[in-house]
Parts: sequence; C-alpha cells; structure tokens
Amino acid sequence: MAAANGVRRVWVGQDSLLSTPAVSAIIRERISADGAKATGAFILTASHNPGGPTEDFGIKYNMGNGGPAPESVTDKIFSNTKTITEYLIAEDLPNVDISVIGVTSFTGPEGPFDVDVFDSATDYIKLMKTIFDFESIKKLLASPKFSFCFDGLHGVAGAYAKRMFVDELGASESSLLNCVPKEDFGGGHPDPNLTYAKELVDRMGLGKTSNVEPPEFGAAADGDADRNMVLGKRFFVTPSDSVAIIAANAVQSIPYFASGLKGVARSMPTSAALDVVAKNLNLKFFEVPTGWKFFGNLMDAGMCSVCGEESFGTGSDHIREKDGIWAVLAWLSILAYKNKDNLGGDKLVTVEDIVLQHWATYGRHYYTRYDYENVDAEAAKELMANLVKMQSSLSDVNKSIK
Ligand SMILES: O=P(O)(O)OC[C@H]1O[C@H](O)[C@H](O)[C@@H](O)[C@@H]1O
Repeated sequence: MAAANGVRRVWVGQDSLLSTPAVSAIIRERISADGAKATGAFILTASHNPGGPTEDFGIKYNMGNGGPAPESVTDKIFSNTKTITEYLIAEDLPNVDISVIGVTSFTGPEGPFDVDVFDSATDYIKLMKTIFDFESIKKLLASPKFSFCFDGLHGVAGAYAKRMFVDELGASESSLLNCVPKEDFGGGHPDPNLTYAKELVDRMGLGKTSNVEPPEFGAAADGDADRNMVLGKRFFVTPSDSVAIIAANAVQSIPYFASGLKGVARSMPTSAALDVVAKNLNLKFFEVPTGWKFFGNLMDAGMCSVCGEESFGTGSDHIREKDGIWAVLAWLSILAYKNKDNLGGDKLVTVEDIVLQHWATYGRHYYTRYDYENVDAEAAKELMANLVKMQSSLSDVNKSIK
C-alpha cells in the first residue's frame, strides 16, 4: 500500500517489535542516510489489553512530532473511511523478511521504494543515555543491598528489558519476568496494575505470602511499553504519587532535568499530588483532559517537562508518548541519588522511605478508579450519554471540593 501510494521508504522494527515510546523517539530522532525523517508512524497494538486473533487489536497513528494524532486528524480519517471507494496496492512486490536487519530496495509502481528493517532498541537506548546517568544506576544495581525485578507481561518491553537492564545496567537475567514478547501476551492481560501484574505483585510481597524475601524494587510495563507500575518491597506506588515524586526529585536525580523543569502536568482524574509539588517548587502547572496528546501540545510549546495520568502513564518531553522504561529509569535514578553516599551503609533508602518522606513534605493525596471491562458497548454509551445529560442538573459537578 505504501509503495502503491508513492511512499519513498518504510521503517520497520526488527521482528515488527517497537514499543510505542520507541516509535515516538524514532519519529523525532532517526535520520536516514540521505537525511530523510519519518512523517508519521502506524503502531499496530492491543496496547494494555489482551491481544491475539480472538482478542483486541488496534491501530494508532502518530504525527511528525512523535505524538498521537489529534482529534482533528482522527476525525478526518474516520470520516474518510465512510466515503472511501477504492484503495491502491502494489501486488508485485515480494515479501521482506522483517526478522533480518537491512534495507531492501524495490522499484515500485511510483518509483524507488525501500523497506528498512532496523534494531528495535538501539536508538531508544541511545536516547535514554542522554537523559539518565547510567553509571550511577549501575552502581545502585551492583549494590548487594539492592535487588531489582522487572515484569514485561510478555509485551514489547521484553525487547528492551534485557538490553537495557541486563546488558547496559548490569542487572541479573533472573530479575526479568515474562520478558519474551508474545503475539498474544502469553494469554495474559498486559496492564501493569495490581490486578493483572499478578506474578510481580506476588514476588514483591503484595500478594500471597511467601517465605522468599521480595526485591527492593519492582516494575512492570504494558503490552506496548508506554504504561508502567512501580513497586517497592511490599509497597505500591500509585501512579499519581509516582509522577509527583519524579517531578519533585527530577532536578537533583536526572541529568536531563538538571537546569530545571519547564512545567508539569497531569490529566484531570489524576490526584492532586503533582499540583502541590508544582506549587512548592514554583513550577508551571497544567491539568489537561485525559489523553497523551494534550501533554504533547504543552511540550511542543515548551511549557511542560514531566507529566502523568492515573492510568499508569508517566513521561517527559524527551518524546511525545508516555514511557514505561523511562519511568523505571527515573525511579532507579531517584533511588541511586538518595543512596549515593549510602551504598555501603547498613540500610538503603527504600521506595517506601521515599514515598513516606514525600507524603510528610507534601501531604498525601487520594483518588480512585474503577475499570468496567468487556461491557456491552451500546449500553455503556447509553450510560455515558445519560451521565452527560444529568450533569447540568447536578450542582456538585465541576465544583472543586477540598
Ligand atoms: O496509550 P494507552 O496505554 O493505550 O492508553 C490510552 C488511554 O487509555 C485510557 O483511556 C486511559 O484512561 C487514559 O488515561 C489513556 O491515555
């Protein structure tokens, strides 16, 4: 289809594996030998939902800034699908083996056409090295007092986890759980939360009791590796606290932010933990509707450095998507910073210590979220329409209650 429509080249991650954040990084950073850049990207993914032939599957489109397409574009695409009468396809082109790295060149119906298969992790790791101090994270991971665990939930994060945590940062291979990417996520539901990341939750001492001492730090990412969950030993960090704690510690702990944060933002249903950090640190603060594209607008305007959603998404302006592995590296950086003079001491500063200290400084914030899964779509739409209708007659709606 691309060749038939005059596209000059297509970039594909090896084995068709690219995380959503890596796609965003590639759109923004990758330059081909002749100086060309991507104009956008299609991401084929079930995201955080069960995947495979009988489960979910979706197509996301990302724009030239690396972020999700805005509603004006998706609305236009949708309206075109209702009037389209034909599509072009170049049937004569042979298949390309996307398990092999390299460029295959064709003469397509519209002229030269290349399929460039590249390593999924190299560009992403390069970008992470410009953000974090890998040496200090390595020292933390090498400390006999520290232990680490990462659950890829059989999603695409597995294509990055071994390269990042084991090869680059020196974690042991046994610290990786479910890090072989599978087309159906091994039959699991790759949503990194307390319900679905069961194995990690148990290993971290939050599930069924076990005699094995849990690791100091645990994390998981979702099917396309843009969401994350952070856990300490027998301790859960809410996504709302996580973004606030990252923002509060970013300047000291993460070299990319050393000269200060441009601002911070959260989605409307995310707790106000970040608001208080912004107030105390005198940072620009924004509350946006749910959806990462709204953060992207602020970032493109140079007004936001760190942001997050209650749905386990955390990220920064290094790309225009939330970024699961980035969030793990951010937490490891904070732990490395807090323990920099303490790695030989009796006891490390733990994830729980950091969160308790944060609450003591900024206060504690609460929110709640209910997921209603696999409900009848029509009935759900009706319920939402009803809620919207009721809104105007409910006096408490849109009021801030302290
Ligand atoms: O990018 P995804 O992981 O697919 O998430 C996309 C969206 O899913 C849900 O609607 C969440 O409530 C949002 O907070 C999130 O932005």
